[in-house]
Amino acid sequence: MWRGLWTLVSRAARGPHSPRLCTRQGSGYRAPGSGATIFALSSGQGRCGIAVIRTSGPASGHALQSLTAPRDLPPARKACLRLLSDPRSGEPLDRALVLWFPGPQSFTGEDCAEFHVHGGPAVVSGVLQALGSVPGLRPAEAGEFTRRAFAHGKLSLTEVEGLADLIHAETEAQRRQALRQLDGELGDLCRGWAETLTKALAHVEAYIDFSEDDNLEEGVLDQADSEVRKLEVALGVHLRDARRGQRLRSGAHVVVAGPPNAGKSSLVNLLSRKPVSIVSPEPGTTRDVLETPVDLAGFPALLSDTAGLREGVGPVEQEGVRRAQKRLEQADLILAVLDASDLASPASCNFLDTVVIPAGARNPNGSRQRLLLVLNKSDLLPAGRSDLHPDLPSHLLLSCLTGEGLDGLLEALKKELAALCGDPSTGPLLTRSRHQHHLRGCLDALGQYKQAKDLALAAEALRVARGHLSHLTGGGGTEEILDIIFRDFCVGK
Ligand SMILES: Nc1nc2c(ncn2[C@@H]2O[C@H](COP(=O)(O)OP(=O)(O)OP(=O)(O)O)[C@@H](O)[C@H]2O)c(=O)[nH]1
Ligand SMILES: [K+]
Ligand SMILES: [Mg+2]
Repeated sequence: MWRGLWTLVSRAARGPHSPRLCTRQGSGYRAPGSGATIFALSSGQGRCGIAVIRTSGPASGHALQSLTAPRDLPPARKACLRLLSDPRSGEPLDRALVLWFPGPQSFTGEDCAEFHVHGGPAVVSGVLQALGSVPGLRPAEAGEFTRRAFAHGKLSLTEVEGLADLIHAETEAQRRQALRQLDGELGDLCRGWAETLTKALAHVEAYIDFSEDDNLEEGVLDQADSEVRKLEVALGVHLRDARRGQRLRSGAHVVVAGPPNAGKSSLVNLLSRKPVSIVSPEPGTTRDVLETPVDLAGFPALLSDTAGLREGVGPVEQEGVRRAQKRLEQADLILAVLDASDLASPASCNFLDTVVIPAGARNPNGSRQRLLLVLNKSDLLPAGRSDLHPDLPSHLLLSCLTGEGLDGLLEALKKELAALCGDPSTGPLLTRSRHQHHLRGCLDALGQYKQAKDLALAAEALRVARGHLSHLTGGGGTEEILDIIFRDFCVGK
């Protein structure tokens, strides 16, 4: 390899046009009000065994000493038992474990203190009031600890998002995905891609600067082209997957549909383990679309109960049917329910013909509508005759009444949802539309690189592409994005 090229690689990495890639050096962004020392209850509200109160900022050490006087500061990062008392009155508040984290080796990068107190409301409010009386301390805003961690380069933007998702994760799959993002996998991936672009840029710049020079190795530009082509493929794969990561974050849309009285509402109540919908023997009970968030076999889903599909009914039910059909069009997955003891009825046949069979056919872009066919009320079938329907599309037998077949249904749902949401244990997913936006921007810029007639324009396109990757991880992150992300956080985080 030509000797000067690696100097150029590093020059391109630092170059005047290159936005600094946010690694562990600090985001270059200063958290608002960052001079103050903040404090907050960081564990959950309410009565509990132990509550954790923490502070961050330059007066943390003074605050810790004020509450534990006359003792000195404990050794760094070692839990010590101390009597806490109110610095104004000297009144004892609690005997508690305290920890001292001098910056920069702390969560926020600043001096931090932690008080692990007994979780009674009076103890917690006593310690919070005592901290409030220490000069230079004020209560923290929502997300302020994390914001400071970001400002000091302790977390990248994608890691901050991972942390927000982890706090809000309600299902196992969401937790796994958030943890991976918090571990920095998405950020690492982007940084790897950015490095590839930096190298390609170095090749192009080398060509611009030294093409007259005999020393330049053959094929320098071809090398850049091939790097860009490989990157395009990788970005394309992730973008195609993008909807999955977002579904995992916000829940797949699962729509329960079928003819009247098939037991749709009974199934929704069974899956959500609460009485969401009214169940009655009267056909046409459900009219509006009823949505409920549920954890289906470890995946988050938004489950919709809909009106039974049939014709020739009054105007209110007709409106219900129209809404049901509209919801079906938006479904990520249809849970089609039929009454196993009533398969020959016109409503059942019509539903099979208009919803179930068409879903199995491929649409123009080659994909199918995902659908699980459930034959409910299997308890009404004659004993030992559960194989009555060889000519139906593949289906599962279920009884909402006895619960028989529920495990099989959950297993099938898990498979479908894993395909829809992606498996968070196989690789980092794009969890937000912001991620998608920057990857698309990067891909567009690579398209411009390929079309550029002039090498200076080609180099500029590579810089734009790299800028998008850098923005994704928070390099040059704008206030606006930060506000949106930190708004999701709770006080104390
Ligand atoms: N035997 C039996 N009855 C069931 C089962 N599931 C539901 N049912 C009964 O079937 C009737 C209709 O149930 P729903 O859940 O209201 O049916 P639906 O499909 O929501 O009905 P609409 O909202 O009117 O379209 C009720 O009387 C339920 O108790 C089952 O597995 N076995
Ligand atoms: K009903
Ligand atoms: Mg119903």
